[in-house]
Amino acid sequence: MHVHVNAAVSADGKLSSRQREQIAISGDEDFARMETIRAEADAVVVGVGTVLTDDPSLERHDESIGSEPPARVVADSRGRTPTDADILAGDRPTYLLVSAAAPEQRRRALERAGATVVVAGEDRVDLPEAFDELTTHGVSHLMVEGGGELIFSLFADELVDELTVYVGSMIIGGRGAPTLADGDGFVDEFPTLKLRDVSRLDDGVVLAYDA
Ligand SMILES: NC(=O)C1=CN([C@@H]2O[C@H](COP(=O)(O)OP(=O)(O)OC[C@H]3O[C@@H](n4cnc5c(N)ncnc54)[C@H](OP(=O)(O)O)[C@@H]3O)[C@@H](O)[C@H]2O)C=CC1
Ligand SMILES: Nc1nc(O)c(N)c(N[C@@H]2O[C@H](COP(=O)(O)O)[C@@H](O)[C@H]2O)n1
Repeated sequence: MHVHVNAAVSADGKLSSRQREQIAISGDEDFARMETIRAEADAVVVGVGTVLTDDPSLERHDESIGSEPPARVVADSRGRTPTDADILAGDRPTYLLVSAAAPEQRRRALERAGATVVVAGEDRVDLPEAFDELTTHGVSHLMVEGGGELIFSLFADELVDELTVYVGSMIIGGRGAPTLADGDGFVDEFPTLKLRDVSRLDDGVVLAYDA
C-alpha cells in the first residue's frame, strides 16, 4: 500500500492552535491541491482526535476532480467516533479501525451507523495490521490527513511513503498546540526524508518528500 501524508502547518510548525480547533492554514490553491490528492486516493484516514475536533466529511468538494470519491478511515482504538459524525454520512464506505479494547456496544452502534469495523491491536490500533486489512478491501493508495498523533505513529511504524506539507505564513504558537508529528517523539534513529520538490503556493510553500 502507498501511504501519502498531507498536512498544512503554520510557519512555526503547528497544525492548529492550543484550543485544537480547525484553522484554515491553507489558502484556496492549497485546498485545491489537497482535493487532488484526495481524488488520487482509494481512502483518506484521520485519527479520532481530528474527528472529535474538526468533524471532517473528507468529501470530494470539487466533483470535477477524479472519478470515485475515496473511502473514509478513522484510527479510533475505543470507538469514540460519534455516530452522527460527518465521516459516517453518505454512501461511501467508512472503515473504523478499533482495538480489542473498544466496547462491543460501541462497535455495534458504529456498525449500525454504517461503519465497517476493523479490529487490530489489543489496546491501541495496530496500524500495520489494520492497513493490511484495508488492502483486502481494495485500498492500495491511502492518504493521511492527520493529526499529529496519528502521523507520528505512522513514522514510528515506518508506514509512510510520501509526505507533502504546506507551510503557511502565519504563526500559531503554544507549547500544547499540535505539530505535524507529536506522539512520544523520537530521541534517536530519527526518520529522515528525501526532499523531492519545493514550490510556492498561496502565501506559503509546499515541501514534497519521499520517505
Ligand atoms: N492543518 C492540518 O493539515 C490538519 C490539522 N489537524 C488538527 O490536528 C488536531 C488533531 O490532532 P491530534 O490531536 O494529534 O489527533 P489525531 O487526529 O492524530 O488522533 C489521535 C488519536 O487517534 C487515536 N489512535 C488510534 N490508534 C492510534 C495509533 N496507533 N497511533 C496514534 N493515534 C492512534 C488515538 O485515540 P484513541 O487511543 O482513543 O484511539 C489518538 O489520541 C486538531 O486540532 C485538528 O484541527 C488535523 C488534520 C490536518
Ligand atoms: N490541508 C489542510 N489545510 C488546512 O489549513 C487545514 N485546516 C486542514 N485540515 C484538515 O482538513 C480536513 C477537512 O476536512 P473536510 O474537507 O472539512 O471534510 C480535515 O482532515 C482537517 O483536519 N487541511
